[in-house]
Amino acid sequence: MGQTTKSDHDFAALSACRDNPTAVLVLEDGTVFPGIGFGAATTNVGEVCFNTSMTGYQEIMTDPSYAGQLITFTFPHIGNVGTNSHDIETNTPAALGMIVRQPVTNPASWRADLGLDAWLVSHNLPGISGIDTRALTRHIRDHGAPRGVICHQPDGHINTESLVKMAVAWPGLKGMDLAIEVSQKHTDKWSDGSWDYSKVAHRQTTAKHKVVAVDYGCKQNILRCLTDAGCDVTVVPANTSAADIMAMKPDGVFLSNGPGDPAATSSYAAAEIATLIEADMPIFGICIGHQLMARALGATTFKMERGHRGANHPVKDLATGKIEITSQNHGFVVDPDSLPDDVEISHISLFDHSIEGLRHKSKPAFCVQYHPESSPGPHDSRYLFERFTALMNQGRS
Ligand SMILES: NC(=O)CC[C@H](N)C(=O)O
Repeated sequence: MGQTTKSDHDFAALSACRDNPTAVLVLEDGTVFPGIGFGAATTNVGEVCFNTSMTGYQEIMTDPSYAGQLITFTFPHIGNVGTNSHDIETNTPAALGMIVRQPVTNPASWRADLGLDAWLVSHNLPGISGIDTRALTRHIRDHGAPRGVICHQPDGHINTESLVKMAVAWPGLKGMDLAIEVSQKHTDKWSDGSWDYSKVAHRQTTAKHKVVAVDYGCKQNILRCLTDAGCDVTVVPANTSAADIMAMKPDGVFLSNGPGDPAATSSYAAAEIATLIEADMPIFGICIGHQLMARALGATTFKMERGHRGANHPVKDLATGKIEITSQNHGFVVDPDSLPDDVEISHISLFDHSIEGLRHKSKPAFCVQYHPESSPGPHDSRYLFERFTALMNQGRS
């Protein structure tokens, strides 16, 4: 008899779960994935997407842009380093649940405060393991991101038919304004720089630029990067008017990332952004901030057949010819055929040649579809924060 290895135990657990699942993932087309439940014993419905990052599951789960979504992790070992209070992008996760291959083990990291299982319980979020995430990812790649349900029921009493009905009844992300839901409701100062682990404290910088950050669902690491770049940051709600922003006399305005359909959010945001651009305000937008800036300038956006979610997406800077490896999370994109003459494409995706960055030809405004603040990385695109401060310096000269 050979020795029993950990993976033998995993396979035993996986085949047991096929007979007695304690959780299921159900898709709108009736596909059922039985698995092992972890996290909170609850049921959530949303869009099932996948992320190919090998690290950063806590940052991904707390990125507000995942509101309305159940996230499949294609990397098989998720949860190994547990969770902590530093690697978060917002205090309350907006994602609705996680789908993973291997059962989550106890954390092995000096930085862990809590295991992933307990952390999900503390946020009332369900998880399902034992899923063939390759098959699920191929399904999403071939058919688009479906509506689905994770149901974690420890006693195993699961009615898949009613779960399929629940998935079908969910309206889907198209047309949904979720930014207004995750945005902070009050104006607040932000003053933390990025983490300095030699001191386990935030880095200190002297602020030179007064920046108003419009919160459509902002990741905290963007605010830390702006602070590191010498910005004195005030965060305002998604529906703040251009007049109120200009009354604060900022040197520049930052348009944050955020969840949902940019077409829905632009119903109130686009006119305000257009006013700021017209007033020659230096502007930097990321992700939904990029999509909203494009819409403010007259372009349109549409839902992609395959969203971009991962930490290894190659992007080309068309001005320099340099390639950046980027972190991404978006399901909508700016339509290149809709761009007005005064806007040029600055960056493109080398995966599908979609628009990854735009620049106004005569106004101090630029934006990127990807995430230059990306945490845990890669850090190739951090130069964009300096590009923003340079733009604000020019405004002063
Ligand atoms: N990260 C983001 O800001 C995402 C933008 C938008 N919700 C999309 O999916 O395309």
